[in-house]
Amino acid sequence: MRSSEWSYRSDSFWSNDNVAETGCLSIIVLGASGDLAKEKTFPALFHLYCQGFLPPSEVHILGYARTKISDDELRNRIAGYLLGERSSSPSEDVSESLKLVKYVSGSYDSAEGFQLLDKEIAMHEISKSSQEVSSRRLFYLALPPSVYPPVYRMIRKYCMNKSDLSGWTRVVVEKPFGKDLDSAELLGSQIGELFDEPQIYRIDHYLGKELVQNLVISRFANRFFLPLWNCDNIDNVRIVFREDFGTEGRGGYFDEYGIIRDIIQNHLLQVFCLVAMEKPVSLKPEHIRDEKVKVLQSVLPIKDEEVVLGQYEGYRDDVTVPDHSNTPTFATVILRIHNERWEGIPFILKAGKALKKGRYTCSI
Ligand SMILES: NC(=O)C1=CN([C@@H]2O[C@H](COP(=O)(O)OP(=O)(O)OC[C@H]3O[C@@H](n4cnc5c(N)ncnc54)[C@H](OP(=O)(O)O)[C@@H]3O)[C@@H](O)[C@H]2O)C=CC1
Ligand SMILES: O=C1O[C@H](COP(=O)(O)O)[C@@H](O)[C@H](O)[C@H]1O
Repeated sequence: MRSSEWSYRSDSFWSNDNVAETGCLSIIVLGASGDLAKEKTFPALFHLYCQGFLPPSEVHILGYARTKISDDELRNRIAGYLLGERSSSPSEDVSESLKLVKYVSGSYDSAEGFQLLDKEIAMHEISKSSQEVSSRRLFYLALPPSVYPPVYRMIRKYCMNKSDLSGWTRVVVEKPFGKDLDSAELLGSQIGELFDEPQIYRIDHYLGKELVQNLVISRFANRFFLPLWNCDNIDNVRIVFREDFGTEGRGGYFDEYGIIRDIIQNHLLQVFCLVAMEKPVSLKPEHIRDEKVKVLQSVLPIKDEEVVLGQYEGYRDDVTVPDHSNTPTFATVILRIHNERWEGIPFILKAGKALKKGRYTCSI
């Protein structure tokens, strides 16, 4: 492929073949009481609302979790975050968007909770039936992967879209997909038995970050970089994630997984792949995936002496963390790739919580 075909064209790079759909859209955030929902999912929905992608005549948003709170309590939590000191969201937009939000409390494995959820969704679908009728249901799992299996089953059994209406049911799952190969394969087969592949969306939100998206463009559309990107010109690559805050009540999820599964195995490894992979045949997702897989297959076994683990002081003071936890909150690991381009070059991946400075960098 000629390099001119790689030049950045927002239309061809980002566009998809989706035809605009209309009718009732229900977005259900499971784990709505949690950190991801508050800090990422609801703010993302708010920005979509502000850009006109979530018209109130068609859309409603339901939060679901075990915590017993009212609609207003959930709305206040979200508003508190959206109107916090780091935000410049206009308060009228926030209060208008929050009118779309309701909350249902229930457990992740009880028929009762999911029947109630289904009833609530159906009620909104009926109330919006003056619009073109359809039932589009998007379930977003802002939950630890340990609760995915019962949730898949409950959605499948009680909450699928109504087949007499046009539309669909889709499920969005967050990283990490399991704790190890066995649990990842098990999760994959469990969801695969209940939903078809086009219904399943797996997310790593680092792939949506500007820096990460620009990496592909810089590497393959920039003729200056193309001949330099190899072990003759690069001495080492450092991919670093630092957070200046700790688990802050997320110990329930974090302690079971640790920093390697929470950050390195997914976010940093994705960046690693984009830096190290060969040029894909095209920018189609499957072509990029194929090149990432080849790089991962060329990584040499990690040496013990090239790994450092640590836990920040005070981690165990978090009430959601077990008193004797040995879970790492910091890790550095050196990856080495056995191929012509990268022979001998260390890729240093480092991630830590509760460090002095918060920042995310990729230095080459
Ligand atoms: N936080 C973030 O910025 C990001 C998180 N993620 C991923 O999202 C998922 C959730 O993360 P996050 O929101 O931070 O985690 P939280 O610990 O905040 O968990 C989310 C919610 O899940 C429920 N929950 C927590 N632990 C358990 C448990 N052991 N069993 C059953 N329910 C539980 C709680 O709701 P309740 O008790 O009310 O039911 C909680 O509010 C993880 O897979 C994480 O990797 C991905 C990207 C970013
Ligand atoms: O996936 C996760 O990411 C966040 C950090 O995301 P960022 O976009 O704010 O950099 C991290 O705090 C969390 O532990 C992890 O699960």
